[in-house]
Formats: sequence, C-alpha cells, structure tokens
Amino acid sequence: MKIIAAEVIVSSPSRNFVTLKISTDEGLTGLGDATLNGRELAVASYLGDHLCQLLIGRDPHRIEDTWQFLYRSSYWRRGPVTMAAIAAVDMALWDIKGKAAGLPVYQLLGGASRTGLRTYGHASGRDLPELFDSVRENLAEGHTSVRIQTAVPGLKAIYGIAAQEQSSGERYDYEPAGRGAHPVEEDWDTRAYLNHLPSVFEAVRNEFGPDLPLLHDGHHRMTPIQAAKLGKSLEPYDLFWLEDCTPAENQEALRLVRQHTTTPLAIGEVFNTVWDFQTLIREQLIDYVRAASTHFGGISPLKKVMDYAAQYQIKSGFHGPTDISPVGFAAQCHVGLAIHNYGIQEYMLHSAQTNEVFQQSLSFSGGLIRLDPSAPGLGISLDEDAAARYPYQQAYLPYNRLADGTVHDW
Ligand SMILES: O=NC(=O)[C@@H](O)[C@H](O)[C@H](O)CO
Ligand SMILES: [Co+2]
Repeated sequence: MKIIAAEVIVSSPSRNFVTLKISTDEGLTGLGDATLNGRELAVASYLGDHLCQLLIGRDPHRIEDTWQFLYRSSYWRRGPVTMAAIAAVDMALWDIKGKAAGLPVYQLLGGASRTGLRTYGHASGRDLPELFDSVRENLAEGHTSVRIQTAVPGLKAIYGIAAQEQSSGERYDYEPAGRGAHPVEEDWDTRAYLNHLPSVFEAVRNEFGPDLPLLHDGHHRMTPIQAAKLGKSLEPYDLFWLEDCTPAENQEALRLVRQHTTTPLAIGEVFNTVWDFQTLIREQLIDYVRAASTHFGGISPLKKVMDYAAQYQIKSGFHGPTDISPVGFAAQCHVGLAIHNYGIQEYMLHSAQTNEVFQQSLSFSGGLIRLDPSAPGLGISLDEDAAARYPYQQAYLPYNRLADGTVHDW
C-alpha cells in the first residue's frame, strides 16, 4: 500500500481545529488531529509546507519508521508545533492500519483492558451556589468524578471560570480561545487563591460527601513551595489529584512538592515528548500522566510513555479539552482502553457544530466512554463539506498579569 495524498483541513466549528487526512492507493484514508490552541496555523504550515510531501509514496503500515523519520530528519526536535504535526501523521497511520485490518486501533494495541473509560467533567462557578449546580450537572451528565474550579475573591476573570461577561451559570465547558488578533489579559493573585481554595473544597465536601472524586487544576500558576502549601491544605478534602500545581519545565521542582503533601499530582498536558516526563516518572514525582495524543506526537509515543509509567505505578489522566478535536480525543481513548495503567479521562463534550464536522462512534453511558468494537481504525469520520462551512478565525488563549503588571502563567 502507498500514500498518495496528505491534506490539511483547517475548520472552525465553534473553535479552530487542524485535521490531517492521508489517502492511500487502496482507497483507505486516515485522520489525524494537529490542533494547537492559539497556534493552529503554525502546525498547519508545518504539515502542509514541510511534512505532507515527505509522506507521498511511503508505505502507511510503517508507522514507527515514519515517526522516527519525521522526528529525526528535521534535525530540530521537540516542541508543541513539531509534535502536533507528527502526532497527526501517527494517528492517521494508525487509523489506516486499523481500517486495513478491519479492527479498532485499541485491538492493535493489545485489546481492551476494561469495559470503558471512567471520566471526569469540569464543574465551575463564580460562587458556591453556581459551583454546586455545576457539580450536579456533571453528575447528571454521567461523570463519576468532577473537577472543581471557582473564582477567587478580588479577581475579575481567571482560568477555569466562564468569562464573567457571559450569562451567570455559564459553565466552563468550552475551552477559551478568544477570537481576535490579540490574547485577552486576565488577572491573578496566588495568595488570594491559596487563602480561598481550602474553604471551597470544605464546602464541596460538606455538600457532596466524602466519596465523590474531586480534582483541581492549578494550571501552572504556583511556585513549588506554594504548590506544596496548597497540596497540604487540601489533604483533608482527599482530592483525586491536583493538576499542574507548578510549571514542570523544571521537573525537579516536584521533589519539594512531594516532600510536603500526599495529595496525588497530575502533570503533562503541555508536554510533548517522553523526555519531559523522564525525571517525574523515574522519581515517582507524579501519580498521573496528563499528556494528550495530539500534543505528544500521537498514539505511538503515548503508549510508550504509559508503558514506562507502568513500571512506577503511575496511571493515565490524558488531557481531554474541547481544543483537542474528536479525532485526537478518540486516538487517546484507544490507548486508554488498551493500557493496564489507566487512571481517568478528562471529557469535555464538544459542541453540536463540532459534531457536525466530526462524526464519532464512541459513546458515553453509565459513567464510561465506550469505543465501538465494530468501528475500524479510530472510528471517526470528517464531513469535509461541513468543515468548509466553518473557515478559520484567529483566536488566542488568555494570559495573566499580576497586580503589579508582571506577566504570569494563566
Ligand atoms: O486541564 N485542562 C486544561 O488545563 C485546559 O483547560 C487547557 O487550559 C486548554 O486545553 C488550553 O488550550
Ligand atoms: Co489542565
């Protein structure tokens, strides 16, 4: 079999998505997700102007060789743009291999290790009543675990809370990317956040009891000692995990956090290669791997990092925001179903418009994502006419500044 075409499809139903479509001389096609929120066109160009031409004539069955060729032949390595582009190729080739074999991709990765994938949803609220309603909505939707994000007194707009100007009760169930030519500035105050959050979790535990698994996303905004303080102060509320508690470019920073708290830690949604996890896994500084297939080079490296993590009893907690397309989401669900060390899957439901462009065969019932055993490959199709109805619109993620004007992680 030979690759005869590789096309990049940029579409913006509700938000921007970049999809790679690879076609073969035997009539099979494969899809890959190359979406990088806020930098989509950089990845579209990396694919369209550099990688697609290298694929023509290659045997699509040679996934590992293609991955290694694309990774090493560029000379320049790693980074979110490069790895999202390679991820899309990897996913599309697994899609083709599954279709050629008449099997879902998880069957090629060792078969199902469980019935389905337990999920967590995003509960958010500017105040406790809004937050409690949002928790109830998530439970009604079928999630058996819930992420808790709230506003912080004195701050106007922060990560994880629907933009203030939106109608009250608006849920944070759609990842921001403010449309326009410049990112929106939001405000931040770590001290106010650290002083406020424990009371929120105490209220949530009082309202929903001790058993509901609760997660929280620190979103890279704390120093290691601040993250240690928060992890320790949340111990009475028995979190399932505290996510991105501190920027982990310096993986050793987690040693300090680990010394002070038993709150489980999840990191890695902004990572793009296994080396970003090497110290974190080897020193067991985290409990969950937050990588996502789309930002991590695809299905192949995601399976590799999880097999490495398994040696340290570290589980998966793959990133599942709405700025990963249904193709990328399905790809990591296939990995999640096959690996033994599965933890949980972040699951933000895509909009009706997005589901108009991408037809999915996975389902969500009884608190579990289930993959269709009769759907070969990734089990996703893309309606190119629908995609063409939603042209790209430039959009950026927000960023933070502190009260004194210093730029800060958002
Ligand atoms: O855990 N989920 C997250 O941190 C997401 O909400 C990220 O901010 C977005 O995917 C960035 O585009
Ligand atoms: Co996160």
